[in-house]
Amino acid sequence: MSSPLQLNKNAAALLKVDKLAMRFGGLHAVNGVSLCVPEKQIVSLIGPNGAGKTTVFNCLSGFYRPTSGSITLGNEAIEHLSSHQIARKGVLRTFQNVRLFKQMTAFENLLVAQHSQLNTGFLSGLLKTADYRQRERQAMQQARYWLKRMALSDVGNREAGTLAYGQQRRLEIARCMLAKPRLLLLDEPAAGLNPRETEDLKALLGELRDNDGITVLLIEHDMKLVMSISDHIVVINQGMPLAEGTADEIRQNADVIKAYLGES
Ligand SMILES: Nc1ncnc2c1ncn2[C@@H]1O[C@H](COP(=O)(O)OP(=O)(O)OP(=O)(O)O)[C@@H](O)[C@H]1O
Repeated sequence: MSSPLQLNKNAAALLKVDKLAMRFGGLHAVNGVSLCVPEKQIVSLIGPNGAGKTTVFNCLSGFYRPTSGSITLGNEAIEHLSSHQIARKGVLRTFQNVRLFKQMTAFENLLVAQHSQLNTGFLSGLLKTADYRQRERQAMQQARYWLKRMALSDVGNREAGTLAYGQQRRLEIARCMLAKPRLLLLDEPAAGLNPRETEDLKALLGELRDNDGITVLLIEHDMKLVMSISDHIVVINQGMPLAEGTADEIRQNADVIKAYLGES
């Protein structure tokens, strides 16, 4: 299939990606991918190895400037913005390989995540003004709250690098949550998790959507997780759109089955 998929014009989209393309020299890593992420939903982006999923994320989060196409957050075009500017607009991401401050405790990682909110100026920090102390208290409260929500209270004082992999993944998501995301981009959050940890992750994602109203775009190879948690699934292959629909539609799609079988 070569033509880009049509956007669902009826959905109240938080994120709209239209005909996105990213070329590296002669390689079309992404070529005409369109997708739409409605508010408070979980949309999954799947595809065989090398399909272009992470490249799409790198474009969405400003790590790459797309060769062409548009990315709209709310009503605002963001495809030309830097990664810092996009993060400030509330698009937060995790990476395939966990990126934490491994020598710091879990709690300290969550304090560092609030650094920009704490940063009230050199002098107020030095003099520990009432305002600074109040912000510091709030930051500690928030860190404790998210440790609890992520079932990490017991390991809050342990160095992040010594935590079980599933705990590190949850800590990374907590760090994003502290920045009050409008959109969470999760790149293979179940990679390296055991079945029990994957079940916990599934429950957590459902909770973030249903109780916290968080909007998620998920890249994931664990099909059981994708099929059970996604409101909508977009499939790409060799940089191009292949299919989109509900889990049932994707499960039965002949093009998708062929693309995945071709991989094994
Ligand atoms: N910075 C880069 N320079 C050159 N080629 C790149 C670059 N980043 C990605 N590619 C190529 O683009 C294609 C898509 O890669 P990408 O990592 O986006 O795929 P993916 O779907 O995320 O794969 P996986 O599921 O294996 O993580 C691959 O052929 C990859 O080698």
